[in-house]
Amino acid sequence: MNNPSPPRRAQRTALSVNVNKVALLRNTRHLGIPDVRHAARLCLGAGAQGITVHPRPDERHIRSQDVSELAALMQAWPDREYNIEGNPAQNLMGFIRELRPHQATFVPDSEDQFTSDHGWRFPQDAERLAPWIAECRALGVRVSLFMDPDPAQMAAARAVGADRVELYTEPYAAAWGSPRQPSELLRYRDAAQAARDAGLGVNAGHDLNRDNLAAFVRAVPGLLEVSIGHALIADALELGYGATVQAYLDCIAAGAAGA
Ligand SMILES: CC(=O)[C@@H](O)[C@H](O)COP(=O)(O)O
Ligand SMILES: NCC(=O)COP(=O)(O)O
Repeated sequence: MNNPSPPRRAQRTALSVNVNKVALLRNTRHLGIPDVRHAARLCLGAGAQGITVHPRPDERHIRSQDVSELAALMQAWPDREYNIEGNPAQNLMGFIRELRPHQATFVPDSEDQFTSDHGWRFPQDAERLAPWIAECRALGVRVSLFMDPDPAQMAAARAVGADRVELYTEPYAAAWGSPRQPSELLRYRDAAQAARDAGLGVNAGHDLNRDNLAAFVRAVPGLLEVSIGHALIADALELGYGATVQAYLDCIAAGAAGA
């Protein structure tokens, strides 16, 4: 009898910790604390698979120097990923050209946007995105497009050259625990399926937290990465980075086990 190969473990969703909010607190004094690099080191040491930053043009939190210093730090963690988010029409491409992170996440925010609140729209955004995506890929940088969970948009995201999409999860987070939660989850599951069918990898982020994360991972199989900042850093103020990162990894594992 042939010896069947062992079942392949489903790929675990990577946790990329967004350290924007560490920088936000640091920037309220001239003392350099809390230290963004130290925070990143603690998160990586606790098992996070990546670090994310979203350097906004006004430098309200992550500054140019942070982006470079974190890129240098990531060299010491070759099995982890660095993800830089932003709008390629603003400051993002300069960072990508200089630092060549593992992933660039394109987000269609305005210069003074309070926080990200929508994804790219096709066909209207295709023409201007295409050359930036091509440039990133020529530099060896994976491109993920921040997208609303609309299945009808996914083939166009692939056609413009993206490797992945990041599903904007604030609407799910807002519906969590309400009667709308099941229908919202279906929307994300369908969008993720459409993305995978189009040949895209699927990431997700925005307002994910310890309450809503496991249900999301369970409902959206094949999720490659979640980037989490605001809630995770708030939790770390109470629990410390190590226990917090472990708690989020446990949520991902619980969601994957129930998928
Ligand atoms: C694209 C995205 O969802 C995140 O980058 C999020 O917007 C974090 O940005 P802020 O920390 O500036 O709110
Ligand atoms: N891409 C989303 C991200 O990096 C973090 O978003 P949030 O958890 O701060 O809302």
